[in-house]
Amino acid sequence: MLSLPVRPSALLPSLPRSKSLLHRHLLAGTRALHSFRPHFQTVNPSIRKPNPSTEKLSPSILSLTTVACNRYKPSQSRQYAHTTAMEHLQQQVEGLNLNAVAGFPNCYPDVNLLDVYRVHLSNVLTEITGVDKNIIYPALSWTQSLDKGDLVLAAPALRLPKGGPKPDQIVQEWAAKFPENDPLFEKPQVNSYFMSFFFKGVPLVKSLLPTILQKGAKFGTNPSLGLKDPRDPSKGQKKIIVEFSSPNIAKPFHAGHLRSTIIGGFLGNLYEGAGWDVTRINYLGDWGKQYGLLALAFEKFGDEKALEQDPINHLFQLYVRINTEMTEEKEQIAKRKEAGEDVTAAEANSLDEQARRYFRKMTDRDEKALALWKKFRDLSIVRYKQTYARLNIHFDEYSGESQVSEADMGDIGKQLEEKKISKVDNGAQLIDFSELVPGKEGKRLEKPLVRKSDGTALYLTRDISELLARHAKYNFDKMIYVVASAQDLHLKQLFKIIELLGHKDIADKCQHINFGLVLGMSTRKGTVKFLDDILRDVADKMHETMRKNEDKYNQVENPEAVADVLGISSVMVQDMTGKR
Ligand SMILES: NC(=[NH2+])NCCC[C@H](N)C(=O)O
Repeated sequence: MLSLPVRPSALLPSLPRSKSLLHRHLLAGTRALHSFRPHFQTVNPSIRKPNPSTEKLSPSILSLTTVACNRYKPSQSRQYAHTTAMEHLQQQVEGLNLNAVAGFPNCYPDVNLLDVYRVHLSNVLTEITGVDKNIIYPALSWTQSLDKGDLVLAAPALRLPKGGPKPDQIVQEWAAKFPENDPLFEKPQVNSYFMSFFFKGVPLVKSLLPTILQKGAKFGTNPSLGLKDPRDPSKGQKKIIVEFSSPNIAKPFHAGHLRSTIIGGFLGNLYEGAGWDVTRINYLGDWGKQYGLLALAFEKFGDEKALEQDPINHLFQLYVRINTEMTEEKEQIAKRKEAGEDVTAAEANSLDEQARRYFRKMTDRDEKALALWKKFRDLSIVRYKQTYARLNIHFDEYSGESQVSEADMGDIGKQLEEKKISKVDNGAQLIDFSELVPGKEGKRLEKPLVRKSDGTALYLTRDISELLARHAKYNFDKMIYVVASAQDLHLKQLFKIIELLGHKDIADKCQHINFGLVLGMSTRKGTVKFLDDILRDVADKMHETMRKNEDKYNQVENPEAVADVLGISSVMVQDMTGKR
């Protein structure tokens, strides 16, 4: 994976504006560092296990933070302009052993202070052990938990000559030889053949804080990781598309969309921090017969004003209402049919049939039909944008199923036929993977339709076209789809079809980042939750919790706003704490 820290700012919805805010953020940041090991190895034993109930940090960290904040003035920050992380450390700490800094693989001392720590330690250990530092450096690993130290070395990883002392014995000898007054490390602790190293707190904090202050939001980023050719920056950055969130207009924004939003937002930041050129795409569900049905509903019982004011909820209400009517109508027709009545006229005029006709007008680019649909889409996007902004998330492109060109899909349909990837079955075009891909995999990929017998394209057809169009437009080096695991099969089919069409190179650049759904977010009976409702609920819950401590509560200037920010942050943090 990428060796770069996650920006604590990714978690904090706003950047510090005042000194005291900055102060608080640094404290929060220090605490947040604990969750981002191994990238940030935090140090002072007193802050190893933060205690959220007392919210106390060690006095030394507090005073250092205060000193740093007091010193922080824009004019002074310029003085750091070209200081690298390594130079900060050199300024603060005497006696570092930083020979051969550049020689190690995956070592970025300019931006990652902790890589300087590893270099120093490798050099010290080379002198003690006589082992080549190029063997030691990669053998120094992060620990599973902070009680095991900040870095750990397993003696057998050093490929010691056979016949010498046993590894558990030799680490004892090495530990004894470790300098008493090393500037960065405490004396190592030994357990079997492991040596655990603990950072000394003060030098780290002393050089970390100026680095953070100098870099601001850029702290923790490593632009060189995203270069096409690290030796030749003029070749430019690697390009990545992250497609995420992708809700469906007029349908609920459910937990799956929320997780996709959080994970996708995070991945976008991560790649940006690693120097990639990131394009964030929201691929809306905004096409299909159901949007014909929605338009009918609006014509029947829609309300312009309500639509302008709250498009997402209004469209959803219309959608629910028309669906109920449609279901009732279907039942009635079925009953009449059973009773032997002629229902031909009723069927031809049913809501279902009207919706199909309306959608047909849309695919035929009928202006009036498209204008209404476009209004729904545009108003919904305005609202989505407001809500995403609260989560500190933005998109570079609002694409969607509707944006896929019918002509392109027709083209691809032909190619599939010519290349004998698809076949016609009862007038429909389908892909029988069991005939194309050998073994179990072929069976597992099933037999998806790419064209219905009435000539309409499907979700999968649109995805095939969209993927190729995105490649033509962006020529990406990588594309990530952040979609719930319920769509594992769909994305496997998609990537396989792209490969069968002769684009294995493109298929190999695509990755499905899937996730399971976490339940447990309360849904009030009978009401569906939109993202806004979820965020309001968590803010209410936070407010309730804050109120429990009256003393503290009275000190908070704007409790509603604080509860809102805390609520949003908690939703994000809770999603990020577990492994995906
Ligand atoms: N390219 C894709 N198919 N992305 C996922 C879209 C998710 C879809 N709108 C849904 O809510 O289920």
